[in-house]
Amino acid sequence: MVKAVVLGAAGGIGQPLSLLLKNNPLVTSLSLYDIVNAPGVAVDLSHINTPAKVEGFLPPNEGLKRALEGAEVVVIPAGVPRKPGINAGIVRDLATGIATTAPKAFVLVISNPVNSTVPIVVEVFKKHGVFDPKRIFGVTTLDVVRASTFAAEAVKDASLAAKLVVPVYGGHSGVTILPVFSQAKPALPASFLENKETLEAITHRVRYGGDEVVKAKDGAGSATLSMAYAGASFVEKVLRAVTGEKGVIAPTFVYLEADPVGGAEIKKEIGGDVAYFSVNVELGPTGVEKILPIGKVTEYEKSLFPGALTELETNIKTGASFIDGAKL
Ligand SMILES: NC(=O)c1ccc[n+]([C@@H]2O[C@H](COP(=O)([O-])OP(=O)(O)OC[C@H]3O[C@@H](n4cnc5c(N)ncnc54)[C@H](O)[C@@H]3O)[C@@H](O)[C@H]2O)c1
Ligand SMILES: O=C(O)C[C@H](O)C(=O)O
Repeated sequence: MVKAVVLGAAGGIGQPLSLLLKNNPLVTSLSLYDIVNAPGVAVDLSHINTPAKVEGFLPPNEGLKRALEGAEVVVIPAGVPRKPGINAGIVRDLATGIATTAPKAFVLVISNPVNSTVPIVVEVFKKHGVFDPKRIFGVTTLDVVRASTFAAEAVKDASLAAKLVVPVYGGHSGVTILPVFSQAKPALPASFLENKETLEAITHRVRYGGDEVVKAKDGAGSATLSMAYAGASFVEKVLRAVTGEKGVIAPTFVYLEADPVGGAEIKKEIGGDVAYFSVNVELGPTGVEKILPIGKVTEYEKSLFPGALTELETNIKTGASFIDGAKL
């Protein structure tokens, strides 16, 4: 029995993500909120014969508040692709709504730039005195999906596509994205892992996968369907944890100051003092139960970490300072 809410549900990501959530048997109630078209999307989805009861809300008549009442999982794909300034304000306002109406919900942030929008949500929650670092997540699943897909392609093994998992650490933009092919499961062949040229090319492709889609769509938006797939697979893990399953592991961009769950260990491993990092976490009914260590990486992979840390620090500061002193 879980109420899930999608904020920005009528958008390019919001619609297919809502469809996938309507199809998820763990969701019993699905609220869709957007500044446009949410009731239409909700009525359309409500004709699908799965258990979730779907409702759509627009801003008038306290629509955001009504959408969020009783929410346990809130996903935010609201915003405008590649407009960080606009998204900052949108995410701040939606986070304010969650902090006041559903402060205990798991909050999953898709809106870009994730490296800055997650700190915005955290600062809003802090201002409202309801911050729990274990329940706020940046959605970086698409990077793992891309790294796994591209690696299966590169080793020309189609049978690997559905089962290969390549961990990706760091953040969700450019050089902050750190794919670690040496930790792939099942392991990739040595001929792939020892070829620096191939590794550099594929690392670049994962880091700039978003550009590949934007270019192919010729100005008509960024990744939506692959993002909805990635987002729904992360939500599925959260739902399993919320409904009591133990030992669910997921990659996500989280607050590291949340010790004793393992943030300090990550800082030691990465050799930097960033407040957030994308890592694998173990989820439980109350949120992050444990941040898992990164573990062994190759010299090449290690050489990418310092650049990521510098950029991440700036991105995080930009997000947090957007809220500093702001009246909410
Ligand atoms: N985390 C990731 O891996 C990832 C991947 C792809 C895209 N994104 C980001 O996701 C966001 C959405 O992308 P999209 O392609 O779906 O964009 P889109 O423009 O198609 O849809 C965004 C939706 O948000 C709605 N919206 C705008 N302001 C709102 C508000 N104040 N409250 C509620 N809804 C509001 C719009 O009406 C629209 O329906 C962008 O910021 C994009 O960069 C993130
Ligand atoms: O690149 C974008 O603008 C969208 C997203 O972050 C992506 O990785 O595809």
